[in-house]
Amino acid sequence: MTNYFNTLSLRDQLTQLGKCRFMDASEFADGVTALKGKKIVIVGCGAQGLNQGLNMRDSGLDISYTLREAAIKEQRQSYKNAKENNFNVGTYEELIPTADLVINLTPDKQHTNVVSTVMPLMKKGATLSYSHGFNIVEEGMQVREDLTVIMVAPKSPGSEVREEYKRGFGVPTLIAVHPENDPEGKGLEQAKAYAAGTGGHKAGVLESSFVAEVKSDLMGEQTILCGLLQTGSILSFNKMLEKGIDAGYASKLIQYGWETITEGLKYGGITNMMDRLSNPAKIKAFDLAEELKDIMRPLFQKHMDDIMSGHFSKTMMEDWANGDKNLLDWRAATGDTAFEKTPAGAVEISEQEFYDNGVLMVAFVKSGVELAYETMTESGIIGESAYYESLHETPLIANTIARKKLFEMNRVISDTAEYGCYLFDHACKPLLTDFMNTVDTDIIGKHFGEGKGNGVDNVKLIAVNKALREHPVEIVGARLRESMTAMKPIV
Ligand SMILES: NC(=O)C1=CN([C@@H]2O[C@H](COP(=O)(O)OP(=O)(O)OC[C@H]3O[C@@H](n4cnc5c(N)ncnc54)[C@H](OP(=O)(O)O)[C@@H]3O)[C@@H](O)[C@H]2O)C=CC1
Ligand SMILES: CC[C@](O)(C(C)=O)C(=O)O
Ligand SMILES: [Mg+2]
Ligand SMILES: [Mg+2]
Repeated sequence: MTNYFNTLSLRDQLTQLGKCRFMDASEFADGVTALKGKKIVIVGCGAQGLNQGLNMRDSGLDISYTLREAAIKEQRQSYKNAKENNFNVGTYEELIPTADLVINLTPDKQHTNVVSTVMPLMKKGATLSYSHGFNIVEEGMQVREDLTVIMVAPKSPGSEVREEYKRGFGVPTLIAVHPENDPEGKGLEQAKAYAAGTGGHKAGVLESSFVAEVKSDLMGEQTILCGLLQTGSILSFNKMLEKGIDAGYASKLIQYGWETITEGLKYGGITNMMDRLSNPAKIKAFDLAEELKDIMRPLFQKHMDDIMSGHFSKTMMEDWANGDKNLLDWRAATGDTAFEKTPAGAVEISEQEFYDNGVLMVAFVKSGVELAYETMTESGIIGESAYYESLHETPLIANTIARKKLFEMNRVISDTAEYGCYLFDHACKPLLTDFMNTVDTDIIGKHFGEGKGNGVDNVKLIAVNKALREHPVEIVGARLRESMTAMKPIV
């Protein structure tokens, strides 16, 4: 198998990368109708499998799970996930031949093996779906000609796919039909119904391509979504300990701080998150973010270049072949950090204090969201997709850190995202050494400018406010948030 993206002509590469149409709410007027009464079988019952299945069942669809035999026999966690939620569970042989739609929600690493095993059992004219296009785009999986191949990719961890649905909202979702596999022309209607079943249509759906989803998803998860939140957590915590801040306080500020400050981001973009700071703190955060952007821009660009060229997927697949050595070493090293090992203290931290005492964290978020957005759009990814993949998803990842720190984030995200997160983190921390040497507790751990008054230079403040509001991520975001009328506060 060869990298599908690399087999395309430059013209086709650009066309598929640029495929992105924001779908109007009226296009979902038929809800789940195209899948109503159809037999839907999900392969795997992990982070996405369980939560998508719960949403789709609640939306009136017929969902069963198929698991590999050993998982059923040994009653592994995936079996318990399905059974405890009263789903029908069966072997591939029992369920795949009955399915109109087979949804592959196993880890990307297993896709070639899983798809090669289930494909011969699928009935003629059935549909195969993915929630991430790695197998099709990076591995070049060839699917039987009579089968329709679609993608419904929630831009969110599985846990939040469920939580947002229960709140009456959803998570932004990219849908696509593989151009090589749409023999009956039914792929788009089915993908729309599937996205409606998960609640994605309430947050925003983009009609996209497998290629655009893969290249943007890998970039988002490696940089702002997971990589930079990990780097920012570890460096900020270590700095506070070095400067004598109480360890329990420092642990709590970081663990819950990302969730709190990015709630402001989700509601009103970077502008609102920054507006939550005092004027002097806003100017400080702006300057810090500019400095961080200058330092990290080459690293963001390297990640994007390696994703586009296929170098990233090639090296990750080498790690798969090497028994996941890098992934497992990096996972152990993360578990060993002082931040992970220090429990959050009992001290109360008010919502506003997370902003006032976390100016550095605000700067990390601003720099990471803007850099991810800029790097993606410079590379041909459309603004709406880059917005979902950077700004909107950051709070959804931050929710997982609030639960059980980096362990929980890395457990809930895909293995692919976890690998990319560590890859970025290990390159980013050394890059930030000189910058972190300049950091003191005024920007992390203590109230910025406490007792110094609120005075600022008018000209500087006007320039900062203008730059914030005019960044392209803010302009696209303001438009996309207009349709997010069902969004509910969580902090
Ligand atoms: N994690 C997330 O939040 C997101 C994931 N995605 C995508 O969704 C897909 C699923 O990822 P994710 O939910 O993280 O996966 P998980 O690792 O959470 O789920 C794994 C499931 O697959 C089963 N499985 C593992 N290996 C095999 C195998 N060889 N054969 C059959 N079944 C197997 C497991 O069952 P058992 O081992 O018990 O047999 C388990 O039920 C991926 O394509 C990912 O990129 C997209 C968006 C976000
Ligand atoms: C951010 C990581 C992700 O792409 C996701 C939750 O959207 C994943 O692969 O887990
Ligand atoms: Mg993703
Ligand atoms: Mg991903």
